[in-house]
Amino acid sequence: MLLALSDVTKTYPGATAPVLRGVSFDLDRGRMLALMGESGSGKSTLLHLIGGLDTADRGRVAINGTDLTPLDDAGRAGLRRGTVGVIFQQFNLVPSLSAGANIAFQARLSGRHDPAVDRALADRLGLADHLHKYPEQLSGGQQQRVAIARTLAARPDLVLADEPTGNLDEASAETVLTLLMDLVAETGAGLILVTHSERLAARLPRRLRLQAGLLA
Ligand SMILES: Nc1ncnc2c1ncn2[C@@H]1O[C@H](COP(=O)(O)OP(=O)(O)OP(=O)(O)O)[C@@H](O)[C@H]1O
Repeated sequence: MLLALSDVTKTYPGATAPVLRGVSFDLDRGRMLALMGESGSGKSTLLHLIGGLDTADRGRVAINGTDLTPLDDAGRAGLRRGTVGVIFQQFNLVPSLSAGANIAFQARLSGRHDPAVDRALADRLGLADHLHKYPEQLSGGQQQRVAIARTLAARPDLVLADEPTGNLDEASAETVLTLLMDLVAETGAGLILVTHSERLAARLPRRLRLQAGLLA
């Protein structure tokens, strides 16, 4: 099993009520799901726990059979580097690096850099003519395609995408989601896509909805 969550509970320090009250679900390799829920329902919190950026108070978050919960920061970072890739709504590109260097960045960090993989991704994402440009010289859709290439170039087992098309117009959002889903499917990774859009969520084979700290 690529990802297994059981009874995951999270209360932020100082908060009166838990954000997550016992969330359980599994995701196999090569499977995709949309994670939905109202603003503040805990979607980003859940992605942070899965990505090892924060820890659950109770329950189990296992990636490829390894429970993240008892690991220290360094242990979680090590596991994340090799297995989980995150794509954010704000793209989070490094402004001082060209598009090409941004694409190579994470793969280099995880010791998996392969220029042939970068080139193939740049071609598929329509970025081949833009690799010398800096993020500020790219459109929003192009920046998000660089962010997708950067994540996939590191060949993660699991891709977490937090509103990856939230900053794009409707047509660009459709195009970018199609490319993301096609490329993830080709690598055989799993995908969790957080979205507020019913229309985009309907394109994924499975949908989960967070409500009052539980999956509805
Ligand atoms: N670091 C934090 N410290 C304290 N409270 C937090 C923290 N991060 C999130 N929260 C609170 O936890 C709740 C869930 O936030 P979260 O960002 O997970 O929701 P979300 O479903 O992703 O929302 P949105 O759709 O608006 O992005 C909110 O009430 C938020 O204020």
